Amino acid sequence: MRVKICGITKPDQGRAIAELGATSLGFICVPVSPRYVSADQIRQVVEQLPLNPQTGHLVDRIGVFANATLAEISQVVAIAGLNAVQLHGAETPEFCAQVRETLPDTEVIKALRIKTAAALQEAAAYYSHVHTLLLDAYHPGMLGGTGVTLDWQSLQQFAPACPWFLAGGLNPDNIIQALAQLQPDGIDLSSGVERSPGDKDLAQVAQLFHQLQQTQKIGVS
Ligand SMILES: O=C(O)c1ccccc1N[C@@H]1O[C@H](COP(=O)(O)O)[C@@H](O)[C@H]1O
Repeated sequence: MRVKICGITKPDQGRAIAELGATSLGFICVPVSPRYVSADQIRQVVEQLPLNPQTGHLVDRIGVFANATLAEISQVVAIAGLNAVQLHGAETPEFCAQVRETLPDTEVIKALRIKTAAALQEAAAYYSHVHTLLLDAYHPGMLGGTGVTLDWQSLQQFAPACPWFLAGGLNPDNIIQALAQLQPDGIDLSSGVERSPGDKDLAQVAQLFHQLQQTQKIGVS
């Protein structure tokens, strides 16, 4: 299972979180967010990342955008050294397809903010235009990083035709409960493992991986 820790702003924390076992680091490229980082700041984090000793590769570097233009996204991907983009605004399937065509080496992840169970119907329109979906909780005043959880039970029938991440209010204390109900391809945590926006709590990240190991031991995958 992929484990994405989002809202990285500091090179030493990015490196430590990769070493703890994260498969993906997320960088908020949304200027109104308190976790916003510029392309140059992301580059500085990426330059400090270790290669995975098993694969010889870096962890995934995911830029989170909301309603950015194709030109803005392309520029940040190139400067920052990203290999994935997460589109967290009102991007249409057609826009996602354009991003995929323009950036063929970049994973395109569409985030859907789920207000009601009916909002899940939206997902199907994206299947053939993105590599991956991500489900986040809806908040009327914030785009993301809200700490609000989804109603996991209502997602039990969600079986998209592409891989998906579960996001929204996940933390070391509730991750086992979430994974007992759902089998996403990845999980995504931000505010649940931080001291303040953009300042990650390495002890909580370590606790998350400890919990995930317990989950494997008790057979909840
Ligand atoms: O974190 C932000 O500030 C943010 C801003 C704009 C769009 C998305 C943002 N974060 C995303 O929110 C989810 C989950 O956050 P949390 O675990 O509930 O705090 C995650 O996908 C982030 O990429």
